Order: sequence, then C-alpha cells, then structure tokens
Amino acid sequence: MELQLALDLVNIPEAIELVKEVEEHIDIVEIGTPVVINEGLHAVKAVKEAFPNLKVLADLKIMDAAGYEVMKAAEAGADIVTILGTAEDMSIKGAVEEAKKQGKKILVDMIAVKDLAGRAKEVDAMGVDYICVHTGYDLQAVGKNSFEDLQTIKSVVKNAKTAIAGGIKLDTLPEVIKVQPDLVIVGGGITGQADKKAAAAKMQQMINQG
Ligand SMILES: O=C(CO)[C@H](O)[C@H](O)COP(=O)(O)O
Repeated sequence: MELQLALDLVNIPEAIELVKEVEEHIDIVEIGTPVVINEGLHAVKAVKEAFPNLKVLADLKIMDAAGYEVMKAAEAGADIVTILGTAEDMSIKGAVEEAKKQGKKILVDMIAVKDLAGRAKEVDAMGVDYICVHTGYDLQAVGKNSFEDLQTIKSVVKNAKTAIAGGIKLDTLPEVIKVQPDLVIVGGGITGQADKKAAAAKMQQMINQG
C-alpha cells in the first residue's frame, strides 16, 4: 500500500515547503487540480525537479484530448496522470496509449460515476494502471465518503491497482486499510494538521502495518 499526499490549496513555493516537511513519509505527491488551474503544469515540473525521488501525480482529471494532455503532463515530469472514469472510452484508451509511449501511468478517477462496478470493469479492461474511488469536496461537505465504493471496486477490478481519495483522516484510515487498497490518497488529513510531518509519519506507519 502506498501513500499519496494531495496538494490542492498551495502555490508552487508553498508546495515545495510542504513536501520538504513530509517527503520521507510519502510515496507520491499529487499536484491537485486547483494547483494545476492556478499554476499550470509548471507546478508539476517544479515539484518533480525539487523531489526527483518522489513520484509526481498530475491531477488533471482529463475529460477530452487525452493523448495530448497526457503528453504535456509527461513532458512536465508527471509519473502518473489522472483521467475521469466518465470520459469516453476513446479518451481513456488514448490516455493509456500515450502514457505507455511515455513510460507513465494512468489513474482513472471514478468521481461521479453512477454504475461504479460496471464502469470499473470496463476501464480495467482498457489497461489503466489505477482505478480510484473518490468523494470530492462537494460531497464530503454533506457527509459522504468512499469506503463502500472501495469494496465495490476491489471486488471487480482484476488488473489495475485500486485507490481511494476524499476526506481520509487519521481516525478513518483504519477503515480504509481494512479494505486493502493499493494506494491511499490524503490531502487535508495531512495538510490541515498543525504537525504535518507527524500526521504523515503516523499514516505511513499505519499503512506499513497494513
Ligand atoms: O482530488 C481532490 C479533490 O477533487 C483531492 O486531492 C482529494 O480529494 C484528496 O484530498 P482530501 O483528502 O483533502 O479530500
């Protein structure tokens, strides 16, 4: 199981300072969608250059023009690029093809997918690397989470790694670990803590104990 730190509410210098604090406790650093909107792919490039030993995920949440957008993220140094599960099959296949060409990975974000089991089976057959259940901020605000959804995809996905994102905190991490995803994505559960290093260290320890 790997731990990914999601950075959503920072600029490039703040991102670098934050990762410095926790780098030894995380496997992947995510340049979140709001950061890409504010800073562009320069944020991916800057973080990858500052932390070449960490994998960097560009959370582009691609919906169209997938091959081109994966190519640009790869050029900026992204190791993993996200596309939405609601995108056309042709877009997802295009993303996978380009990622393979560039030696990169594709994570499919299943946010807002209605038939989760059915779509997870379909995208799994397209050769994607990760399938991620995700409760976004707007649904977190009304008390939703993705713990049951994780069990759903675990039961149908045969090839891809499974991942979960959305509001995971220290107190809910044990529930996530029980379902054994391959990747746990945490934003505010680390970045919102006064002692970010301690929060990341504790999460890493819990994940390693599995
Ligand atoms: O992709 C995202 C929002 O769309 C976030 O990066 C993801 O939800 C993780 O952050 P948090 O743990 O704060 O929910």
